[in-house]
Amino acid sequence: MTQLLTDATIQAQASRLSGWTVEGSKLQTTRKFKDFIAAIEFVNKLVEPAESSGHHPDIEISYNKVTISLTTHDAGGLTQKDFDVAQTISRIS
Ligand SMILES: C[C@H](O)[C@H](O)[C@H]1CNC2=NC(N)=NC(=O)C2=N1
Repeated sequence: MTQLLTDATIQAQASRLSGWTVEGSKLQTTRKFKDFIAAIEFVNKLVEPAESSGHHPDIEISYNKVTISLTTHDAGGLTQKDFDVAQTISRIS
């Protein structure tokens, strides 16, 4: 199982990730698009990296806004996997 990160490591890694915040045991970001279709197109682009990394974001869609939460369910909190997937998602437009 992937190891939980310490609070200090979480803060250090979060400070290097633009647009993401730590909310309890989750890493979270919200992206806004021009409409629902654009939001869905973005969500579709998350499928391949999630599957290939074996790590899956929680996704909430509200019309043109997509909120992505990352946590490692198996470990019960934030691990390096969450930050790695967040970096990958940050590069997707
Ligand atoms: C067996 C499988 O790899 C695991 O259950 C994976 C699947 N995707 C996952 N995704 C997330 N976000 N957290 C997990 O703990 C997790 N576990």
